[in-house]
Amino acid sequence: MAFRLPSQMPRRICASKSSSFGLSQLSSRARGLATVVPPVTQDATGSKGPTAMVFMNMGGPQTTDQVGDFLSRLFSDGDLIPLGRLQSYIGPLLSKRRTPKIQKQYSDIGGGSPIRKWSEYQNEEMCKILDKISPETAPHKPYVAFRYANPLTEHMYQQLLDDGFGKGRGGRAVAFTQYPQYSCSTTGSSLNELWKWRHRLESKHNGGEGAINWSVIDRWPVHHGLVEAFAQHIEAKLAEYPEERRKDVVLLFSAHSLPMSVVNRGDPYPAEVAATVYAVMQRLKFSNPYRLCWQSQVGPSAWLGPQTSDTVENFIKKGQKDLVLIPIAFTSDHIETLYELDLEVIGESGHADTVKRAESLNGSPVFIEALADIAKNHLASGESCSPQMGLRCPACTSERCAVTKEFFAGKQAQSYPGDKVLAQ
Ligand SMILES: C=CC1=C(C)c2cc3[nH]c(cc4nc(cc5[nH]c(cc1n2)c(C)c5CCC(=O)O)C(CCC(=O)O)=C4C)c(C)c3C=C
Ligand code: FES
Ligand SMILES: [Fe+2]
Repeated sequence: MAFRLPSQMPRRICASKSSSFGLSQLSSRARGLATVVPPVTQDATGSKGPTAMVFMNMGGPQTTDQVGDFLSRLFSDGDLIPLGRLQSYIGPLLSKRRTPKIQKQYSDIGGGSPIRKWSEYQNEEMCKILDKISPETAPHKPYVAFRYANPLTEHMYQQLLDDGFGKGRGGRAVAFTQYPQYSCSTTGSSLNELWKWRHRLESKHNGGEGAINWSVIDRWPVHHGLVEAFAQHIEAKLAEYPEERRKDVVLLFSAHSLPMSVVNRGDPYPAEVAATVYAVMQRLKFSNPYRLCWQSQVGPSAWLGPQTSDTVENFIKKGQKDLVLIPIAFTSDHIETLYELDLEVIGESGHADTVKRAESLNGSPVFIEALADIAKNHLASGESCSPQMGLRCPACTSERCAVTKEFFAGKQAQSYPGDKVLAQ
Protein backbone atom coordinates (compact mmCIF):
# COMPACT_ATOMS: atom_id res chain seq x y z
CA MET A 1 0.00 0.00 0.00
CA ALA A 2 1.35 3.43 -0.89
CA PHE A 3 2.25 5.39 2.20
CA ARG A 4 1.85 9.15 2.35
CA LEU A 5 4.39 11.09 4.31
CA PRO A 6 2.97 12.63 7.48
CA SER A 7 3.72 16.11 6.18
CA GLN A 8 1.40 15.47 3.24
CA MET A 9 -1.41 14.34 5.45
CA PRO A 10 -4.34 16.66 6.11
CA ARG A 11 -3.85 16.44 9.85
CA ARG A 12 -5.06 19.86 10.79
CA ILE A 13 -8.62 20.18 11.97
CA CYS A 14 -10.08 22.98 9.87
CA ALA A 15 -12.99 24.54 11.70
CA SER A 16 -13.58 27.30 9.18
CA LYS A 17 -14.16 24.76 6.41
CA SER A 18 -17.04 23.13 8.19
CA SER A 19 -18.54 26.43 9.24
CA SER A 20 -18.63 27.89 5.76
CA PHE A 21 -19.75 24.72 3.95
CA GLY A 22 -22.66 22.45 4.68
CA LEU A 23 -21.59 18.82 4.87
CA SER A 24 -23.47 18.04 1.66
CA GLN A 25 -21.30 20.57 -0.21
CA LEU A 26 -18.09 18.76 0.64
CA SER A 27 -16.52 16.19 -1.67
CA SER A 28 -16.62 12.60 -0.41
CA ARG A 29 -12.87 12.89 0.36
CA ALA A 30 -13.46 16.01 2.41
CA ARG A 31 -16.45 14.38 4.08
CA GLY A 32 -14.00 11.76 5.27
CA LEU A 33 -11.83 14.50 6.72
CA ALA A 34 -14.92 15.99 8.36
CA THR A 35 -14.94 13.08 10.80
CA VAL A 36 -12.10 14.78 12.68
CA VAL A 37 -13.47 18.30 12.45
CA PRO A 38 -14.87 19.57 15.76
CA PRO A 39 -18.39 20.95 15.73
CA VAL A 40 -18.28 24.72 15.45
CA THR A 41 -21.74 25.56 16.71
CA GLN A 42 -21.38 27.84 19.69
CA ASP A 43 -23.85 28.37 22.50
CA ALA A 44 -24.68 31.77 23.99
CA THR A 45 -21.51 31.66 26.11
CA GLY A 46 -19.33 31.03 23.05
CA SER A 47 -18.60 27.41 24.02
CA LYS A 48 -18.20 24.78 21.33
CA GLY A 49 -18.64 22.00 23.91
CA PRO A 50 -19.55 19.58 25.27
CA THR A 51 -16.26 17.76 24.73
CA ALA A 52 -15.83 14.12 25.72
CA MET A 53 -12.42 13.40 27.23
CA VAL A 54 -11.79 9.68 26.85
CA PHE A 55 -8.91 8.23 28.89
CA MET A 56 -7.54 5.09 27.22
CA ASN A 57 -5.53 2.51 29.14
CA MET A 58 -5.25 -1.24 29.52
CA GLY A 59 -7.26 -1.47 32.76
CA GLY A 60 -6.99 -4.16 35.37
CA PRO A 61 -9.17 -6.57 37.33
CA GLN A 62 -10.91 -4.95 40.31
CA THR A 63 -11.34 -8.29 42.08
CA THR A 64 -9.52 -11.62 41.83
CA ASP A 65 -12.69 -13.09 40.22
CA GLN A 66 -12.13 -10.77 37.23
CA VAL A 67 -8.54 -11.92 36.58
CA GLY A 68 -9.61 -14.74 34.22
CA ASP A 69 -11.62 -12.41 31.94
CA PHE A 70 -8.87 -9.77 32.04
CA LEU A 71 -6.18 -12.23 30.95
CA SER A 72 -8.46 -13.84 28.39
CA ARG A 73 -9.00 -10.46 26.67
CA LEU A 74 -5.29 -9.65 26.96
CA PHE A 75 -4.15 -12.93 25.36
CA SER A 76 -6.80 -12.51 22.61
CA ASP A 77 -5.26 -9.18 21.57
CA GLY A 78 -3.21 -9.75 18.42
CA ASP A 79 -1.71 -6.24 18.72
CA LEU A 80 -0.16 -7.22 22.08
CA ILE A 81 0.47 -10.95 21.70
CA PRO A 82 0.36 -11.90 18.02
CA LEU A 83 -0.54 -15.58 17.74
CA GLY A 84 -1.85 -15.43 14.17
CA ARG A 85 -4.73 -17.64 13.15
CA LEU A 86 -4.33 -19.69 16.32
CA GLN A 87 -5.04 -16.65 18.53
CA SER A 88 -8.57 -17.70 19.44
CA TYR A 89 -7.39 -21.22 20.42
CA ILE A 90 -4.02 -20.57 22.09
CA GLY A 91 -4.99 -17.25 23.75
CA PRO A 92 -7.61 -18.77 26.10
CA LEU A 93 -5.30 -21.70 26.94
CA LEU A 94 -2.43 -19.39 27.91
CA SER A 95 -4.69 -17.12 29.92
CA LYS A 96 -6.30 -20.05 31.75
CA ARG A 97 -2.90 -21.47 32.68
CA ARG A 98 -1.70 -18.08 33.96
CA THR A 99 -4.84 -17.11 35.92
CA PRO A 100 -4.09 -18.72 39.35
CA LYS A 101 -0.59 -17.17 39.51
CA ILE A 102 -1.86 -13.69 38.63
CA GLN A 103 -4.90 -14.06 40.95
CA LYS A 104 -2.46 -14.66 43.80
CA GLN A 105 -0.52 -11.51 42.87
CA TYR A 106 -3.66 -9.34 42.83
CA SER A 107 -4.72 -10.92 46.11
CA ASP A 108 -1.34 -9.95 47.63
CA ILE A 109 -1.79 -6.28 46.63
CA GLY A 110 -5.21 -5.99 48.26
CA GLY A 111 -7.49 -7.93 45.89
CA GLY A 112 -7.44 -5.90 42.68
CA SER A 113 -5.90 -3.24 40.48
CA PRO A 114 -6.38 0.40 41.54
CA ILE A 115 -6.11 1.58 37.91
CA ARG A 116 -9.86 2.26 37.48
CA LYS A 117 -10.08 4.29 40.68
CA TRP A 118 -7.10 6.42 39.65
CA SER A 119 -8.18 6.83 36.02
CA GLU A 120 -11.66 8.03 36.99
CA TYR A 121 -10.27 10.39 39.63
CA GLN A 122 -7.57 11.84 37.34
CA ASN A 123 -10.04 12.39 34.50
CA GLU A 124 -12.72 14.00 36.68
CA GLU A 125 -10.17 16.36 38.25
CA MET A 126 -8.65 17.17 34.86
CA CYS A 127 -12.08 18.02 33.41
CA LYS A 128 -12.79 20.42 36.29
CA ILE A 129 -9.54 22.27 35.49
CA LEU A 130 -10.24 22.19 31.74
CA ASP A 131 -13.67 23.79 32.23
CA LYS A 132 -11.80 26.77 33.70
CA ILE A 133 -8.80 27.00 31.37
CA SER A 134 -10.56 26.03 28.15
CA PRO A 135 -14.07 27.54 28.49
CA GLU A 136 -14.48 27.56 24.72
CA THR A 137 -14.64 23.72 24.66
CA ALA A 138 -16.53 23.33 27.99
CA PRO A 139 -18.21 21.44 29.46
CA HIS A 140 -15.69 18.58 29.41
CA LYS A 141 -17.14 15.16 30.22
CA PRO A 142 -14.85 12.39 31.55
CA TYR A 143 -15.01 8.86 30.09
CA VAL A 144 -12.70 5.88 30.60
CA ALA A 145 -12.09 3.21 27.94
CA PHE A 146 -10.07 0.17 29.02
CA ARG A 147 -8.71 -2.41 26.62
CA TYR A 148 -8.99 -5.51 28.83
CA ALA A 149 -11.26 -4.63 31.79
CA ASN A 150 -14.40 -2.67 32.53
CA PRO A 151 -15.29 -0.07 31.36
CA LEU A 152 -14.41 -1.60 27.98
CA THR A 153 -14.09 0.49 24.82
CA GLU A 154 -17.47 -0.69 23.49
CA HIS A 155 -19.21 0.32 26.72
CA MET A 156 -17.60 3.75 26.60
CA TYR A 157 -18.62 4.14 22.92
CA GLN A 158 -22.23 3.16 23.63
CA GLN A 159 -22.27 5.63 26.53
CA LEU A 160 -21.04 8.42 24.21
CA LEU A 161 -23.89 7.62 21.80
CA ASP A 162 -26.45 7.45 24.63
CA ASP A 163 -25.16 10.82 25.85
CA GLY A 164 -25.88 12.35 22.45
CA PHE A 165 -22.36 12.68 21.00
CA GLY A 166 -23.46 10.83 17.83
CA LYS A 167 -26.55 12.95 17.19
CA GLY A 168 -26.97 15.46 14.36
CA ARG A 169 -23.63 16.90 13.30
CA GLY A 170 -22.03 15.06 16.17
CA GLY A 171 -20.04 16.03 19.21
CA ARG A 172 -16.33 16.27 19.78
CA ALA A 173 -14.42 13.49 21.54
CA VAL A 174 -10.73 13.35 22.40
CA ALA A 175 -9.06 9.95 22.78
CA PHE A 176 -6.38 10.71 25.38
CA THR A 177 -3.91 7.86 25.87
CA GLN A 178 -2.75 7.41 29.44
CA TYR A 179 0.48 5.79 28.28
CA PRO A 180 2.85 8.79 28.08
CA GLN A 181 5.08 6.91 25.60
CA TYR A 182 3.60 5.40 22.44
CA SER A 183 3.82 1.68 21.73
CA CYS A 184 1.84 -0.13 19.06
CA SER A 185 1.16 -2.82 21.68
CA THR A 186 -0.48 -0.35 24.08
CA THR A 187 -1.80 2.95 22.66
CA GLY A 188 -1.80 1.43 19.15
CA SER A 189 -3.95 -1.46 20.37
CA SER A 190 -6.38 0.88 22.16
CA LEU A 191 -6.76 3.01 19.02
CA ASN A 192 -7.32 -0.07 16.85
CA GLU A 193 -10.05 -1.09 19.30
CA LEU A 194 -11.59 2.38 19.25
CA TRP A 195 -11.63 2.36 15.44
CA LYS A 196 -13.25 -1.12 15.49
CA TRP A 197 -16.10 -0.03 17.77
CA ARG A 198 -16.57 3.21 15.87
CA HIS A 199 -17.08 1.08 12.78
CA ARG A 200 -19.39 -1.43 14.48
CA LEU A 201 -21.51 0.95 16.54
CA GLU A 202 -21.52 4.09 14.40
CA SER A 203 -20.18 4.23 10.89
CA LYS A 204 -21.25 0.78 9.64
CA HIS A 205 -24.88 1.94 9.77
CA ASN A 206 -24.06 5.28 8.18
CA GLY A 207 -22.30 4.60 4.87
CA GLY A 208 -18.86 4.45 6.50
CA GLU A 209 -19.18 7.74 8.30
CA GLY A 210 -19.60 8.38 12.00
CA ALA A 211 -20.91 11.58 13.52
CA ILE A 212 -18.53 11.76 16.48
CA ASN A 213 -15.57 14.00 15.69
CA TRP A 214 -12.53 12.21 17.07
CA SER A 215 -9.06 13.57 17.68
CA VAL A 216 -6.22 11.86 19.51
CA ILE A 217 -3.61 12.76 22.11
CA ASP A 218 -1.31 9.90 21.19
CA ARG A 219 1.84 10.60 23.26
CA TRP A 220 3.30 13.14 25.70
CA PRO A 221 6.65 11.71 26.84
CA VAL A 222 8.40 15.00 27.65
CA HIS A 223 5.58 17.31 28.70
CA HIS A 224 7.05 19.69 31.31
CA GLY A 225 4.27 18.94 33.84
CA LEU A 226 4.80 15.18 33.53
CA VAL A 227 8.54 15.69 33.98
CA GLU A 228 7.96 17.97 36.98
CA ALA A 229 5.61 15.46 38.65
CA PHE A 230 8.16 12.64 38.26
CA ALA A 231 11.00 14.88 39.45
CA GLN A 232 9.09 15.92 42.59
CA HIS A 233 8.38 12.31 43.53
CA ILE A 234 12.06 11.41 43.04
CA GLU A 235 13.19 14.37 45.16
CA ALA A 236 10.77 13.33 47.92
CA LYS A 237 12.24 9.81 47.93
CA LEU A 238 15.86 11.04 47.83
CA ALA A 239 15.12 13.20 50.88
CA GLU A 240 14.61 9.98 52.90
CA TYR A 241 18.35 9.15 52.59
CA PRO A 242 20.90 10.71 54.99
CA GLU A 243 22.32 13.86 53.42
CA GLU A 244 25.88 12.52 53.15
CA ARG A 245 24.68 9.54 51.02
CA ARG A 246 22.01 11.34 48.98
CA LYS A 247 23.98 12.39 45.89
CA ASP A 248 25.35 8.87 45.38
CA VAL A 249 21.94 7.16 45.35
CA VAL A 250 21.48 5.49 41.93
CA LEU A 251 18.20 6.34 40.19
CA LEU A 252 16.81 3.28 38.41
CA PHE A 253 14.09 4.19 35.94
CA SER A 254 11.99 1.13 35.24
CA ALA A 255 9.62 0.68 32.29
CA HIS A 256 7.57 -2.32 31.12
CA SER A 257 9.75 -4.20 28.63
CA LEU A 258 8.91 -5.11 25.04
CA PRO A 259 9.66 -8.34 23.14
CA MET A 260 12.67 -7.81 20.86
CA SER A 261 10.43 -8.70 17.90
CA VAL A 262 8.40 -5.56 18.68
CA VAL A 263 11.52 -3.42 19.19
CA ASN A 264 12.95 -4.63 15.88
CA ARG A 265 9.66 -3.92 14.09
CA GLY A 266 10.48 -0.28 14.82
CA ASP A 267 8.18 0.43 17.78
CA PRO A 268 8.61 4.04 19.02
CA TYR A 269 8.31 3.14 22.73
CA PRO A 270 11.97 2.54 23.73
CA ALA A 271 13.07 5.89 22.31
CA GLU A 272 10.16 7.75 23.91
CA VAL A 273 10.77 6.15 27.31
CA ALA A 274 14.43 7.17 27.05
CA ALA A 275 13.29 10.71 26.18
CA THR A 276 11.20 10.90 29.38
CA VAL A 277 14.13 9.65 31.46
CA TYR A 278 16.50 12.20 29.96
CA ALA A 279 14.02 15.07 30.44
CA VAL A 280 13.54 14.12 34.11
CA MET A 281 17.32 13.96 34.61
CA GLN A 282 17.70 17.37 32.96
CA ARG A 283 15.09 18.77 35.35
CA LEU A 284 17.05 17.22 38.27
CA LYS A 285 20.22 18.83 36.85
CA PHE A 286 21.74 15.33 36.64
CA SER A 287 22.06 15.36 40.43
CA ASN A 288 22.51 11.56 40.64
CA PRO A 289 23.83 8.69 38.54
CA TYR A 290 21.02 6.83 36.74
CA ARG A 291 20.11 3.90 34.47
CA LEU A 292 17.04 2.81 32.53
CA CYS A 293 15.98 -0.83 32.94
CA TRP A 294 12.99 -2.89 31.83
CA GLN A 295 10.55 -5.03 33.81
CA SER A 296 7.66 -7.52 33.55
CA GLN A 297 8.77 -9.68 30.66
CA VAL A 298 6.43 -12.62 30.02
CA GLY A 299 7.22 -15.95 28.31
CA PRO A 300 10.40 -17.42 26.86
CA SER A 301 11.13 -15.08 23.91
CA ALA A 302 13.85 -12.39 23.97
CA TRP A 303 12.82 -9.09 25.61
CA LEU A 304 14.50 -5.70 25.82
CA GLY A 305 16.89 -5.53 28.80
CA PRO A 306 18.50 -5.15 31.20
CA GLN A 307 15.79 -6.56 33.42
CA THR A 308 14.97 -4.48 36.49
CA SER A 309 15.30 -7.44 38.90
CA ASP A 310 18.77 -8.37 37.53
CA THR A 311 19.86 -4.74 37.60
CA VAL A 312 19.00 -4.35 41.30
CA GLU A 313 20.67 -7.67 42.12
CA ASN A 314 23.84 -6.78 40.19
CA PHE A 315 24.16 -3.33 41.74
CA ILE A 316 23.74 -4.79 45.22
CA LYS A 317 26.44 -7.39 44.44
CA LYS A 318 28.72 -4.52 43.43
CA GLY A 319 28.05 -2.85 46.79
CA GLN A 320 25.61 -0.21 45.48
CA LYS A 321 22.73 -0.61 47.92
CA ASP A 322 21.19 2.88 47.80
CA LEU A 323 18.79 2.62 44.86
CA VAL A 324 15.56 4.44 43.99
CA LEU A 325 13.26 2.66 41.52
CA ILE A 326 11.10 4.96 39.40
CA PRO A 327 8.22 3.46 37.38
CA ILE A 328 8.47 5.76 34.36
CA ALA A 329 5.92 4.29 31.91
CA PHE A 330 2.83 4.02 34.17
CA THR A 331 0.90 6.89 35.64
CA SER A 332 -0.76 4.98 38.48
CA ASP A 333 -0.18 1.92 40.64
CA HIS A 334 -0.95 -1.65 39.53
CA ILE A 335 0.66 -5.08 39.92
CA GLU A 336 3.83 -4.02 38.13
CA THR A 337 4.54 -1.48 40.89
CA LEU A 338 2.75 -2.87 43.94
CA TYR A 339 3.64 -6.53 43.41
CA GLU A 340 6.63 -6.79 41.10
CA LEU A 341 8.64 -3.79 42.32
CA ASP A 342 7.52 -3.52 45.96
CA LEU A 343 7.05 -7.16 46.96
CA GLU A 344 9.41 -8.99 44.58
CA VAL A 345 12.29 -6.69 43.55
CA ILE A 346 12.54 -4.63 46.77
CA GLY A 347 11.02 -7.20 49.15
CA GLU A 348 13.41 -9.93 48.06
CA SER A 349 16.51 -7.71 47.67
CA GLY A 350 17.52 -8.16 51.31
CA HIS A 351 17.91 -4.34 51.49
CA ALA A 352 14.37 -3.02 51.71
CA ASP A 353 15.67 -0.19 53.93
CA THR A 354 17.97 1.24 51.21
CA VAL A 355 16.26 0.12 47.99
CA LYS A 356 13.19 2.33 47.67
CA ARG A 357 10.53 3.24 45.09
CA ALA A 358 9.31 6.68 44.06
CA GLU A 359 5.55 7.09 44.46
CA SER A 360 3.48 6.56 41.32
CA LEU A 361 1.84 9.70 39.95
CA ASN A 362 -1.66 8.60 41.09
CA GLY A 363 -3.40 11.68 42.57
CA SER A 364 -0.47 14.13 42.20
CA PRO A 365 -1.98 17.61 41.63
CA VAL A 366 1.06 18.55 39.51
CA PHE A 367 0.37 15.55 37.29
CA ILE A 368 -3.35 16.35 36.98
CA GLU A 369 -2.49 19.97 36.05
CA ALA A 370 -0.16 18.51 33.41
CA LEU A 371 -2.97 16.39 31.96
CA ALA A 372 -5.17 19.49 31.76
CA ASP A 373 -2.39 21.47 30.06
CA ILE A 374 -1.80 18.72 27.50
CA ALA A 375 -5.54 18.53 26.77
CA LYS A 376 -5.96 22.33 26.56
CA ASN A 377 -3.06 22.64 24.09
CA HIS A 378 -4.47 19.80 22.01
CA LEU A 379 -7.98 21.30 21.93
CA ALA A 380 -6.60 24.69 20.93
CA SER A 381 -4.17 23.31 18.33
CA GLY A 382 -6.67 22.09 15.79
CA GLU A 383 -4.52 18.98 15.33
CA SER A 384 -6.27 15.63 15.02
CA CYS A 385 -3.15 13.79 16.28
CA SER A 386 0.63 14.13 16.44
CA PRO A 387 2.70 14.01 13.23
CA GLN A 388 4.08 10.64 14.40
CA MET A 389 0.64 8.98 14.30
CA GLY A 390 0.53 8.63 10.52
CA LEU A 391 3.79 6.74 10.30
CA ARG A 392 3.60 2.95 10.60
CA CYS A 393 6.48 0.92 12.00
CA PRO A 394 8.89 0.07 9.17
CA ALA A 395 8.23 -3.65 9.56
CA CYS A 396 4.47 -3.40 10.33
CA THR A 397 2.28 -5.79 8.34
CA SER A 398 -0.95 -5.23 10.26
CA GLU A 399 -3.97 -4.12 8.22
CA ARG A 400 -5.57 -3.00 11.47
CA CYS A 401 -2.76 -0.48 12.00
CA ALA A 402 -3.11 0.69 8.38
CA VAL A 403 -6.80 1.58 8.60
CA THR A 404 -6.62 3.00 12.12
CA LYS A 405 -3.66 5.22 11.35
CA GLU A 406 -5.21 6.44 8.12
CA PHE A 407 -8.37 7.36 9.98
CA PHE A 408 -6.83 9.08 12.98
CA ALA A 409 -4.09 10.80 10.97
CA GLY A 410 -6.88 12.72 9.27
CA LYS A 411 -7.49 10.73 6.14
CA GLN A 412 -10.42 8.41 6.63
CA ALA A 413 -9.99 4.97 5.03
CA GLN A 414 -11.39 5.36 1.53
CA SER A 415 -12.80 1.87 1.30
CA TYR A 416 -14.00 0.24 4.45
CA PRO A 417 -12.29 -3.12 4.89
CA GLY A 418 -15.18 -4.15 7.09
CA ASP A 419 -15.32 -7.08 9.43
CA LYS A 420 -12.61 -9.09 7.63
CA VAL A 421 -9.86 -6.73 8.82
CA LEU A 422 -11.53 -6.18 12.16
CA ALA A 423 -11.49 -9.92 12.81
CA GLN A 424 -7.76 -10.25 12.03
C1 LIG B 1 3.79 0.89 29.06
C2 LIG B 1 3.18 -0.10 29.52
C3 LIG B 1 3.10 -1.48 28.99
C4 LIG B 1 3.68 -2.06 27.87
C5 LIG B 1 4.57 -1.44 26.83
C6 LIG B 1 3.25 -3.42 27.86
C7 LIG B 1 3.60 -4.36 26.90
C8 LIG B 1 3.30 -5.70 26.98
N1 LIG B 1 2.66 -6.39 28.00
C9 LIG B 1 2.55 -7.71 27.71
C10 LIG B 1 1.94 -8.72 28.48
C11 LIG B 1 1.27 -8.52 29.71
N2 LIG B 1 1.12 -7.33 30.39
C12 LIG B 1 0.40 -7.55 31.53
C13 LIG B 1 0.05 -6.62 32.50
C14 LIG B 1 0.32 -5.26 32.43
N3 LIG B 1 0.99 -4.61 31.41
C15 LIG B 1 1.06 -3.27 31.67
C16 LIG B 1 1.66 -2.28 30.88
C17 LIG B 1 2.35 -2.48 29.67
N4 LIG B 1 2.43 -3.62 28.95
C18 LIG B 1 0.38 -3.05 32.92
C19 LIG B 1 0.16 -1.70 33.55
C20 LIG B 1 -0.08 -4.28 33.38
C21 LIG B 1 -0.83 -4.55 34.70
C22 LIG B 1 -2.24 -4.12 34.72
C23 LIG B 1 -2.74 -3.90 36.13
O1 LIG B 1 -2.33 -4.49 37.09
O2 LIG B 1 -3.65 -3.07 36.31
C24 LIG B 1 0.05 -8.93 31.61
C25 LIG B 1 -0.84 -9.55 32.68
C26 LIG B 1 -0.14 -9.85 33.92
C27 LIG B 1 0.73 -11.06 33.71
O3 LIG B 1 0.22 -12.08 33.24
O4 LIG B 1 1.93 -10.95 33.99
C28 LIG B 1 0.60 -9.55 30.47
C29 LIG B 1 0.50 -10.99 30.09
C30 LIG B 1 3.17 -7.90 26.43
C31 LIG B 1 3.27 -9.22 25.71
C32 LIG B 1 3.62 -6.64 25.99
C33 LIG B 1 4.31 -6.24 24.73
C34 LIG B 1 4.09 -6.72 23.56
S1 FES C 1 2.97 -2.40 14.51
FE1 FES C 1 3.58 -0.33 14.63
S2 FES C 1 2.30 0.60 13.13
FE2 FES C 1 1.65 -1.49 13.05
FE1 LIG D 1 2.09 -5.59 29.84
